[in-house]
Amino acid sequence: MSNTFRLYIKNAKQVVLVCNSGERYLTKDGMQKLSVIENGSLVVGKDGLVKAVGQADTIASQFEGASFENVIDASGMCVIPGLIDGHTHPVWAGDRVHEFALKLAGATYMEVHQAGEGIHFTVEHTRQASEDELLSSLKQRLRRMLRAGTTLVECKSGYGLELDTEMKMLAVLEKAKQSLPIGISSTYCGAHAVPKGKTVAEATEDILKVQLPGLREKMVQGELKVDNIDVFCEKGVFDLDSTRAILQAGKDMGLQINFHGDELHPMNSAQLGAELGALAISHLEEVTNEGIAAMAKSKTSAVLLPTTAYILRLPQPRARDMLEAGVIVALGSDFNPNAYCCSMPMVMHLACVNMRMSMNEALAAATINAAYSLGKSHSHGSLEVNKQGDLLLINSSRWEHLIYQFGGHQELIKYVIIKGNIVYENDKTMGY
Ligand SMILES: N=CN[C@@H](CCC(=O)O)C(=O)O
Ligand SMILES: [Zn+2]
Repeated sequence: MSNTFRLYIKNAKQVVLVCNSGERYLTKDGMQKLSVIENGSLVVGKDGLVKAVGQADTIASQFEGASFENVIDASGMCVIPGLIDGHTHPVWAGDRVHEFALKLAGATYMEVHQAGEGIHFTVEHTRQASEDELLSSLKQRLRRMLRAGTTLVECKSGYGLELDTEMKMLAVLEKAKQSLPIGISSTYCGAHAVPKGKTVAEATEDILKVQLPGLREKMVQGELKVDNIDVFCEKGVFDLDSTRAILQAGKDMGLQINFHGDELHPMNSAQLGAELGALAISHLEEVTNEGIAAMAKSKTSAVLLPTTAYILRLPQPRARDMLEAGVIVALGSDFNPNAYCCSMPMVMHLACVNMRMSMNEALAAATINAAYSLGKSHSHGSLEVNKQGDLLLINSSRWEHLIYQFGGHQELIKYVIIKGNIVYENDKTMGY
């Protein structure tokens, strides 16, 4: 075996593994007691995988005589797994700052949507935008996420609502995968809204008969690699029956079910997701007790989005009830033109303050459980041997500062590392 490794991080004040026994997700007490090594070190191999993590002196003797392409002295700093953002809509043209003003003045999300604005506004601009324009703004947004510590992100289509634009958005995501180090889980979300001029039945038919077959073709040819299928299951958008038909068709194509449910009205989306074997349901502000029980039983994760409730002044998702029932709770930024937030540290802070999660629960939700929601917790979401070497160095003596210092991530995150490569180094030199 070669004695050369890609990265040696030594003498960190804390190394937060999150979990250390190959858990695929954490629930209940498991989210409260995270695995943390005080005075730890970690080694990543040339294949980008974690080779060892443990007490600093143990690792030092284990790797005596080995050579490393890069060594970081992490004295006084903390190491945590790269953050995983379980829900974003980052491919679009046409921001909605004007609409933010309307909502601040009292307009609701659905009033704006039903007036033909909201998602429809973004759809018009996204249809007109070229692939290059979309790729350029997407890359800026992904770089911003990366600087905020996100190393794997779920990214949706859904501002086309017809075959060509949906495929254009997914193609743009494919190009971003080739040119940026951040990990991307792609989601087809052609059922994000009912396009103007169509009924729900017509839109569903178009998805089932035109868009999904078109997508399948591109996947078979290797042009697109799509992981998940999504529907906005909501009163006035896609009802339960149309949602079921679309999700089932996606599942039949091999896509993981990961959809928007029970956001503004109780729709029994949670029960539907549990019945269909969904991997994840997002939002859930209006989930019922029956829905929570069904998700706990089916191991369908709840991707909670604190920015949505905050910006739209909605009731908070019932995180505590879900946690107590044993639901696998994950977090996402919901980055989109309505909720312009790229920062998982801020999302974790909001989850703690507004949804009453503890800091340990929030970190588990933004790492191992978010990885589970994307079907990637075998390779991502904790610092364990043979998992991908995705991690952050936090310039503080306890990792919790990343949540505590609201907005402080811009200074606290010293390095972002993916597969053992430094992909961002924070240079705080100001020259005065
Ligand atoms: N609720 C539906 N979809 C997005 C909002 C998308 C938009 O308004 O452009 C969400 O998750 O918050
Ligand atoms: Zn969304």
